[in-house]
Amino acid sequence: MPPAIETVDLVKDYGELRALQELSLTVEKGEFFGLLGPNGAGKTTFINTLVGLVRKTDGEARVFGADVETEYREARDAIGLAPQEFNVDRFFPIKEVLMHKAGYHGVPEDEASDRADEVLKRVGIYDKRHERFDWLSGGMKRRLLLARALVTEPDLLILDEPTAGVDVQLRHDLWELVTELNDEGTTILLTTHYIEEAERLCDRVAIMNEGRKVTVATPDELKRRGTDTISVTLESPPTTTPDVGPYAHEASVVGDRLDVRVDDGGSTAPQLLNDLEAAGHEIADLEITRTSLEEIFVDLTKREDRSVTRSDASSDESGDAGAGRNGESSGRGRNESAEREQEGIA
Ligand SMILES: Nc1ncnc2c1ncn2[C@@H]1O[C@H](COP(=O)(O)OP(=O)(O)OP(=O)(O)O)[C@@H](O)[C@H]1O
Repeated sequence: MPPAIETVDLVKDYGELRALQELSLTVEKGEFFGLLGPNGAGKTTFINTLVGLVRKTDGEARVFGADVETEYREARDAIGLAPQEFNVDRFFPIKEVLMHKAGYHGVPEDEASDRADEVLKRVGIYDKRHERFDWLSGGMKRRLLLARALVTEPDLLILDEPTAGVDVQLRHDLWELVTELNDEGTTILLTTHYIEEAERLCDRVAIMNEGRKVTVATPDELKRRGTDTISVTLESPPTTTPDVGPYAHEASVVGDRLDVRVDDGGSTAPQLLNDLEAAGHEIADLEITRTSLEEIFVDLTKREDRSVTRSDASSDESGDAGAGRNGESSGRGRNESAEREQEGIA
């Protein structure tokens, strides 16, 4: 069985800017996979390449074994995309929006109607089915994007920051729903800025920075790469930083508190206390804190010089930069253009 997503040395240039740099990534069928990275890391570009909204510059990209360019139809039919931006036809009742989408993917009208009802119920906005997109609240709009992604019954669901700007209740509803879908066998690719979301939902995460893959790991593995800080409150503030053993990565004094960074706080604390007592310090209190996933993430994606460019920019792609945030013109056939229009990406 081919992986749900497989890219090999994928490159995307927007004019002089190299947005994806030889990105090789594999997402297995059935996985819940997170794509994390700071603004501009290339997450949306990666997704848009998979769904055919952005034309790759080099490398390979396949969805369930189908090449995203030469076997576009097959690849695209397998994917349900809930994009970051609201790109829905505003003039039709939302149920019709969903029926158009299903129809475009070859679903007969009766079945499209049933499926539209079903997904609207599933995301909790069935009672709004006759309303137009503009009349929905922000949270309902997010739900609709998910419904539209689901109406084609995709094997791969791609969610580009699905919980950006939504309230806590909706965030939890969405988490529950996507967990259910994943349990039912749908492969999920999620981009998010909420580390807690990735930690809670994802089997594995890839951290991207400046178009490159920094690491791929389970959230637990990532956390194990962090360090602990043992904070020891001393009875009398030390005048200099006490000498501690080689187990310490660094030690610093803040008032009457000594902070010591170590790999494993639990097993190191007794030794540290012994060393401090032997040096004549009296201990008043002790606390161990673990580096959060968020701190590890920040550490892994520290901003480097963002001047990564390609040296051989060719003039035929120079129009990319003007193509807008969601895609670009690529000279595809009428059907593809129709879908872009339907998704609001003309
Ligand atoms: N159509 C475009 N034309 C020119 N440059 C683009 C285009 N789309 C994206 N970029 C640039 O490519 C880089 C990657 O952008 P991308 O939107 O893929 O990042 P991202 O990780 O999704 O960011 P965010 O978290 O802010 O959504 C950025 O420097 C961005 O400015």
